Amino acid sequence: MHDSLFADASTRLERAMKYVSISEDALEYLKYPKASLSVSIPVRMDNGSLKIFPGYRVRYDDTRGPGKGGIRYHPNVTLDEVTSLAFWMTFKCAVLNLPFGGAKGGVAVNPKSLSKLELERLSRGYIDAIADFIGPDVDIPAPDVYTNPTIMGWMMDQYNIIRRSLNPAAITGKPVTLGGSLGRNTATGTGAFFAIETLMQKFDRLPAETTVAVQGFGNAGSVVADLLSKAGYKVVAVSDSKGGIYAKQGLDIPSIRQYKESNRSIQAVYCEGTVCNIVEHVVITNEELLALDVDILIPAALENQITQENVKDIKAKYIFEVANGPISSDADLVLEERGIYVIPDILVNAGGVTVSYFEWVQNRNGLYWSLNEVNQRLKQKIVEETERIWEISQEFAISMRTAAYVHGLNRLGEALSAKGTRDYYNSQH
Ligand SMILES: NC(=O)C1=CN([C@@H]2O[C@H](COP(=O)(O)OP(=O)(O)OC[C@H]3O[C@@H](n4cnc5c(N)ncnc54)[C@H](OP(=O)(O)O)[C@@H]3O)[C@@H](O)[C@H]2O)C=CC1
Ligand SMILES: O=C(O)CCC(=O)C(=O)O
Repeated sequence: MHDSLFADASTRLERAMKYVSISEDALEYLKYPKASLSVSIPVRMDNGSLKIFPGYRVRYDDTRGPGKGGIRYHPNVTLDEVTSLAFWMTFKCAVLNLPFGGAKGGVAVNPKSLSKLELERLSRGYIDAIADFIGPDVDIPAPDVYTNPTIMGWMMDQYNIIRRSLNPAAITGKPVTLGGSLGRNTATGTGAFFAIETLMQKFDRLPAETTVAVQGFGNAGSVVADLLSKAGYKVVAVSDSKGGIYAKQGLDIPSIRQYKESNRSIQAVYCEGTVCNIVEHVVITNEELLALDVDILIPAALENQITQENVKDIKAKYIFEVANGPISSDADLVLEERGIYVIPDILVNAGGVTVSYFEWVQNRNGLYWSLNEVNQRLKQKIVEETERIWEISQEFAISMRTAAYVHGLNRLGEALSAKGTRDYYNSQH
């Protein structure tokens, strides 16, 4: 693994290069982020003191359209991490053929330590600091780890106050009442479910005979766990930041979601109405969850969970990356050698940005879609691109990750070439 997450992420590009014929110039452009903004956000705390939080927004590439990507609130956020996340967004949007480039933002903060009012002041302060860097035709933020529709609502409101106009398409993942799309809040897990279903059919795997472990039980992880268990898969383990639970017979995911909602922690429960009883289970650590002997492992939390350190312990047959960057590039090679299928983040978790695109389209048209229409369109896109990446991986005998980068690189290369020769910084694009 490289010292820098971005250097590690970039190696995936290098592995895909030999399977594409795009210009040297295009490749050179794609090695660097187009623009990076670092800000200091002053926040008046409830006790009257002033705290300054470091924040970032990186626009990696906008050749195919405005930058697009979420905003993360986490104590470990750095410019290097945000750059990597913006790089992945660039390829994700190309893989899904969305008319967007890649961007990402973040604030180094532990949001769990803030009151609701402090959180609102921080969110508005972040938009004050980056307002000139974003916009519905330039760069469009959305939720990521520890941000949510409420925070997106505050951010959009702050953007509107600054611009003195209503700009619903400036931020996606908003509350539905403020112009958010139906289905955005469940889109990441739902898209992952469609990708899993598409590939499990190819591997002739029946849900009832397929065990699953999910690391991370937030917006992405809890939804995919729920959909898999409803489809008959046996979800035997889940975890959050405090650790995990395992039950050989399978867990009742809707009950665990209900419990997590009211208690902010996971517990192996079975609920009838509001009464929840603890069922037989084993308490495990996140490390133990990753090493479980399951068919499908779903990392749905943070980066670098599977590295050279623990890759030898992995026993799953298929890993679906719902988190961004959960596997380091050297661990990737070991998994490939061991015949473990890794289905990459830039495909598996693309449901979120796909429905963000639908939200942006609806905001611009002023015509809103039913949940059914959103999910139908999402399914069509995820299935189509999963099939295409599968074909590329078969054609060149390469991993699904390299195939996804080949697919994205071809689209990005085509767009960069179509724009013609340019060696200047165009601040409008
Ligand atoms: N939200 C979205 O639309 C998208 C998200 N993603 C990616 O999915 C991943 C999860 O994001 P999302 O679900 O939105 O985030 P959330 O904030 O909704 O949930 C994060 C979950 O991860 C858990 N977690 C945090 N740290 C750890 C840790 N060290 N070990 C195990 N679990 C941990 C949290 O635990 P706790 O509840 O205890 O805090 C929580 O359950 C990220 O990689 C994100 O970039 C990708 C595409 C879109
Ligand atoms: O919905 C979006 O625009 C971006 C979601 C995101 O941050 C991601 O896909 O990692």
